[in-house]
Amino acid sequence: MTFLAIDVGNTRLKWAMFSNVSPGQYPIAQGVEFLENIGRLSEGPWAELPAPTRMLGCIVAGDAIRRLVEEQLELWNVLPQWVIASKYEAGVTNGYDHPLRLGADRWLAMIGAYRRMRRSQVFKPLIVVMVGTAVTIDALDSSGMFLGGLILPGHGIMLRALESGTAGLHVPTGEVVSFPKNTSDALTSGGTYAIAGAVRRMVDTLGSQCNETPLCVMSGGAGWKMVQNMDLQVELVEMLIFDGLLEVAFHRGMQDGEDNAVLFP
Ligand SMILES: Nc1ncnc2c1ncn2[C@@H]1O[C@H](COP(=O)(O)OP(=O)(O)OP(=O)(O)O)[C@@H](O)[C@H]1O
Ligand SMILES: CC(C)(CO)[C@@H](O)C(=O)NCCC(=O)O
Ligand SMILES: [K+]
Repeated sequence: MTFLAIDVGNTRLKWAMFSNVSPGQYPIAQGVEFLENIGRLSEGPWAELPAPTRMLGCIVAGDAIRRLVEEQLELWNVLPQWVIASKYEAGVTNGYDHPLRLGADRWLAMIGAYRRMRRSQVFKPLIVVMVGTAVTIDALDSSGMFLGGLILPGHGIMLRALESGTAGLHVPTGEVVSFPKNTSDALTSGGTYAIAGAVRRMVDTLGSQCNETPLCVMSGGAGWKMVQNMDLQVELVEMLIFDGLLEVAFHRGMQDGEDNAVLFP
């Protein structure tokens, strides 16, 4: 079989083709497009690909974008299936007040991170940080119960908000330093440490709640930048949402050709 995983974020679409749905494997092909360029996928990067037998996606970008992606998927005879957060899936239990309202990207990142930890025989509380257009910091206990999480503006949104809300701030990207002595460095460092501080706070809170130091994993487009500026141990994971999509596909039995289109609310 071939399995196509798609992650449609607020800024970019990421896709990866796999030769089966076994968790932990590397893709045979992958790519990224800004949402403006989605309309070119079927004639561009997807034109050369082997046809996927199954597809599973994660989308937070809204219905109009979803329809655009589904139009591009008409290139193949494959059923578009999108994961939505539910009460329970693949070992993770959703503690949100309204489980269906949790962002699918957060849900899949948690499933990917939790199962990854369990597969390496580790049983610890877990903080999952996604650094994209928005930043999310989600907490799970060692049994896979999602206890709750934070949503923050991403670095780009923070800087744009400051630029549009003040008269005197129009500055290029600076460096992250402890004592910024120019506006650019002050803004870049402020945004980075706002995120880093929120992560530390959540790690401490979960640690006291569970009486055990949590594991902290980070992913998302700007994760590699954030990870260099953390004052605690953080594991950078390349594609947590794809890990989550593989896990869900595996647990739904999507490798066995039959149609498991049912979503479990
Ligand atoms: N030094 C930095 N540290 C943290 N974040 C940064 C930094 N510089 C830029 N960013 C921001 O991080 C975000 C990452 O965007 P990117 O599109 O790579 O992530 P993404 O995971 O694809 O997002 P999404 O999934 O929401 O589309 C952007 O908002 C970008 O402005
Ligand atoms: C928080 C974002 C924007 C992060 O991408 C996304 O997960 C989302 O739109 N979530 C829905 C709201 C929620 O998770 O509570
Ligand atoms: K994202």
